[in-house]
Amino acid sequence: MQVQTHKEECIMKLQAALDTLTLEECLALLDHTKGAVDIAEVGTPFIIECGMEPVRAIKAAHPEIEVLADAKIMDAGEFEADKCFEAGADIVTVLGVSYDETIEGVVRSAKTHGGQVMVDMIGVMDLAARARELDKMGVDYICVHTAFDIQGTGQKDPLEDLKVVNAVIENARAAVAGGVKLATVDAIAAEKPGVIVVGGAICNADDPAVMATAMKERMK
Ligand SMILES: O=C([C@H](O)CO)[C@H](O)[C@H](O)COP(=O)(O)O
Repeated sequence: MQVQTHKEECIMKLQAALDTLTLEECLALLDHTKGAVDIAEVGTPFIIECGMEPVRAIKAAHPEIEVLADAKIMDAGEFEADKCFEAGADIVTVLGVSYDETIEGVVRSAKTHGGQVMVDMIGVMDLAARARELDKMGVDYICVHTAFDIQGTGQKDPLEDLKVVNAVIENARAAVAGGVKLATVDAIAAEKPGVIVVGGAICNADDPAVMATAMKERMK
């Protein structure tokens, strides 16, 4: 039986990054985008404002959708990841710039709770070298991420970063985040990442459900 390598796997998931909406707006958006959004990200700004309550509420309202807690863990990896998984998160993020011990702790927590780990490569200088290291540590996704604060400055290109990481990983699947728009999603999807993260393009759209559905169509 021919086993698909991660690069051949064609299943791509749409992750809606919920950063600035209220919980009520998030729940309404997820009701209206049924079938399009595979992963609901409780974004870092949301967690800073509301803690794990959005994780609990979204998981309770939509058990069929994976919930990602974008905790961007930088230290106390096992302890902080435990809090996210105990609240119902299916996936937790840890920063690729953190110590290996922190990432190993998040991986231990994920194994304990039956969850998954997404490493956020925001700020990582040598993407290829760090991705090779992380790929051996049992993480599930390695996410290239153009930081919100540098989007539009031309300093980073999500597509180019995705190609760099996809070229060196064999175990984890690539993910991509940071300013993904309908105009750029086709080229990104052609690289077959496991997850495409879209925040503002969906949440700030005139009709988020229409945008999410359009994005998902481009990933099939
Ligand atoms: O993780 C994010 C950022 O660091 C703010 O917390 C965003 O969720 C991520 O960048 C996706 O949002 P968009 O860039 O608006 O698509």
